[in-house]
Amino acid sequence: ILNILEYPDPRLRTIAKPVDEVTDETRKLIEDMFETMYDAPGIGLAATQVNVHQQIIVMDLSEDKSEPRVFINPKVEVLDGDYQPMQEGCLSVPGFYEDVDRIEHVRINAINEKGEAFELEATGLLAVCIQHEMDHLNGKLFVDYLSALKRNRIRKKLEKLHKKSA
Ligand SMILES: O=C(O)C[C@@H](Cc1ccccc1)[C@H](O)SCc1ccccc1
Ligand SMILES: [Zn+2]
Repeated sequence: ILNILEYPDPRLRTIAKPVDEVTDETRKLIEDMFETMYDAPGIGLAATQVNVHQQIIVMDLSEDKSEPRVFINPKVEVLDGDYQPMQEGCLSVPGFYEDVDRIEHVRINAINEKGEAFELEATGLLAVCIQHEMDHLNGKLFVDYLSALKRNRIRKKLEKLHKKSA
C-alpha cells in the first residue's frame, strides 16, 4: 500500500513526465497503485497522488474490481463542448465532496501496461474520472474549480487535521 499525498501538499502540484518505456518496474508500480486504490477505496488513482511523477493512471469503476484500466501517457480530446456537473471527491482531499463541471464526451488515447497504444471514447462517470485523473497528472485538484472561500475552508480544515496527526 502506497502513501497517498493529501492537499495542500505542494508535491501534488508537480507536473508528471511521460513514461519513456513500459518496464517491469512500471508494471510493479501499477500493481501497487491498484492495491492502494482498492484499499482506499477509490475508483481512480494518479501516480502523482502517490508521489511518483510519471504519467500513469489506474481506474476501476466496477463494483467487484472486475474492470481494471491502465492509462499511460494519456491524451484527452474533447468530442463535444457540453459540460455536466457531477459531485466529486478525491483521495487526496478526504471527506470533501463538491460539484464540478466536466466535459460530457471525451476520447482518450493512451498506452496500456503491455506498452500497446489504445483509444477509448467515454461519457458519464468514466469521462469525469478520466478528466479528474488527468488533472492530477497536471498538478491540478478538483478544489481548484471551487471558489477561493470554499478552497481555503477545505485547506484550513485539512491542515488542522494534519497538525493533530503530525
Ligand atoms: O483521484 C482520486 O482521488 C480518486 C477519485 C476519482 C474520482 C473523483 C471524482 C469522480 C469520479 C472519480 C475518487 O475519490 S474515488 C472515490 C469515489 C468513488 C465513487 C464515486 C466517486 C468517487
Ligand atoms: Zn483525486
